[in-house]
Amino acid sequence: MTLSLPTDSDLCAQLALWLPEQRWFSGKSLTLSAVRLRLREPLIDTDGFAAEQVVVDVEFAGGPAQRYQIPLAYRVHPPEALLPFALPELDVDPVPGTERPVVYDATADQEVNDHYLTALAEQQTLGSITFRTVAGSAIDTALRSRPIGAEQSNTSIVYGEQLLLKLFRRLEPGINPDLELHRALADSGCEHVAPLIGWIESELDGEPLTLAMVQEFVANAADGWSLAVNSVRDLFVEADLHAAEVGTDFAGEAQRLGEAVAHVHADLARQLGSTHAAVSADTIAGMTRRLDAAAAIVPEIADRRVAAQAVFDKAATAAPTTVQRIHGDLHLGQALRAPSRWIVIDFEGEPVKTIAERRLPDSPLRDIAGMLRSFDYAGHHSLTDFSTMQDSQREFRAKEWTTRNGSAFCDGYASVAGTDPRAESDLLEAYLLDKAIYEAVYEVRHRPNWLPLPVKAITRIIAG
Ligand SMILES: Nc1ncnc2c1ncn2[C@@H]1O[C@H](COP(=O)(O)OP(=O)(O)O)[C@@H](O)[C@H]1O
Ligand SMILES: O=P(O)(O)O[C@H]1O[C@H](CO)[C@@H](O[C@H]2O[C@H](CO)[C@@H](O)[C@H](O)[C@H]2O)[C@H](O)[C@H]1O
Repeated sequence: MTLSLPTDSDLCAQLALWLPEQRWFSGKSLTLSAVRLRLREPLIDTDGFAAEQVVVDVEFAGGPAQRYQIPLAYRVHPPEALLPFALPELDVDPVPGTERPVVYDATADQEVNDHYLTALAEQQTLGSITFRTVAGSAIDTALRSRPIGAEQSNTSIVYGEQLLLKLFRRLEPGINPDLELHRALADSGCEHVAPLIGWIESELDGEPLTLAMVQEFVANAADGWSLAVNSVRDLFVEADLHAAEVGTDFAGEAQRLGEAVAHVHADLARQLGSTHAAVSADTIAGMTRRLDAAAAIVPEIADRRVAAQAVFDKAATAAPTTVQRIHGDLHLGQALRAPSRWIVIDFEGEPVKTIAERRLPDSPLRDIAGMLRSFDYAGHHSLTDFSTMQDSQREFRAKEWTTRNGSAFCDGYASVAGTDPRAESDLLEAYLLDKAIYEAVYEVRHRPNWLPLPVKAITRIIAG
């Protein structure tokens, strides 16, 4: 049976209707004005079944365009389980003698996902798309695929609980930092990341385009956020015990996590270089820009703008510090506790920054501040009313838990790095404040009832 695949313009019209409904589409609050095809590469073309690797630029009224990867598959009678992934149909007649198939998100189709594995194992080149594996890694094409259930900014597929393929949805020109840093860490033999197996890349406008990354799947792992939250919950249940006395005390894990992060930083510095210099004017200017932008969105920040700027100005005169490639968006959800060690994942950096910005060297203190903020979140998020903190006993215990685990994390970091991040207190405070300001904007946009959490931190930091 010959399939009549949609024309480029029909496909763009279908995508314009479908994209705003997707979890990973970050243009939901903008008015979409056009979808333009940038890449449409056949992946599979058999009797009655086809798949394509598609990249589009999405344009918006009065805003910059965004680029997305959308693997698409085509079947005339797809199994019912695939129908929720279908694009809206257009009322177009098929070419005589052909059948018009249903178009759907190919990442939901096991046959397409199996095909990725074969293409990787054979290091295929399909038009402008190349499938690559790290020297020495063998791929078992018999592994069965399943999509990972989590709500994510990208789409991940697990193969036989052994491999994880992460398809990047939002694309930008240039190598994706997640791949770049995993490659550097693989070269250094770092034990605290999931080993890199391969990647899928293309080229557009003369620039590389990272489409996907394949890593070992860390089986039987728990993520740091869930472990930390369990520990806090148990502390709240045991009204008479201190954090150190509860069975799920997290401090040992926090210390080991600090050690793991220090190893990752040391390996990144060894592989990609580091410098020791005065705090750069660009760093402080970046913090100020973020503060000004946040003040326009969050009134609680506008009220504290002058005091916040003073924290950044103080950091500008801090002693020389180390600058190198870092994780860039570190929090407890980016750490997996594998049976034998902590594994740090998702080196893409902060989603609000461009890839060029995320690839700039920065202070390791940014990552440390990210994790310390996460301990603050874990300690306080379950208090029922953030704004009044009615339960002063719980508030006291949340603070105790946060301080205990933040200290343990820094102790662990210092034991490996040889320098204690707390010694650079002015700069660390500035990174903590910068992160809390970022979080306030994030919460306003995504979880408004969590806003008091970063706002309380901002208030605390500026009070000194
Ligand atoms: N190598 C891995 N092994 C096991 N699970 C993983 C691995 N990498 C990621 N995950 C799981 O997938 C989730 C999303 O991964 P992440 O890299 O943060 O994707 P995204 O950028 O889409 O948020 C993580 O929270 C974790 O549960
Ligand atoms: O999804 P990403 O990993 O890119 O991160 C974004 O979402 C995070 C929330 O899921 C957000 O993190 C904030 O909330 C966490 C608890 O849910 C907390 O552990 C973090 O410390 C806090 O920053 C993150 O900021 C945002 O970029």
